Amino acid sequence: MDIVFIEKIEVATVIGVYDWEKTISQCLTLDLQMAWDNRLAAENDDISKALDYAKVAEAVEQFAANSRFELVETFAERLAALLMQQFGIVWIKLKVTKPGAVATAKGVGVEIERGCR
Ligand SMILES: Nc1nc2c(c(=O)[nH]1)N=C([C@H](O)[C@@H](O)CO)CN2
Repeated sequence: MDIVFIEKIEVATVIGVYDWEKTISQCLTLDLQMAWDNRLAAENDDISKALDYAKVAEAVEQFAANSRFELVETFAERLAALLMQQFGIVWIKLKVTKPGAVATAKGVGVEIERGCR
């Protein structure tokens, strides 16, 4: 299977376990790898056969804007499930980074892999 990827997309969302985090919007950085057979799209030079990364990015931004979770784990799990269902993705690897959450680290977060390649 081939991969369609989106690197370091920055989204705003309400996320965090502490009370002060529930009243503000914070930035998350996401890296996505999605399995897709690119041959049909390439053969016909046809976007309708491709996994349109612009449409995926739009869905990611919309999901983040409308979600409110405590854990990055929950954010990752729900987003992965949504994208797999909405776009017919059979395998996804998703890294969610919360920059600045730990003062001494550049970023912290989770990486999950769901489905089969
Ligand atoms: N495994 C996790 N640990 C922590 C999370 C999380 O989402 N997953 N969240 C926090 C706080 O919200 C923190 O990011 C605030 O700075 C702490 N640990």
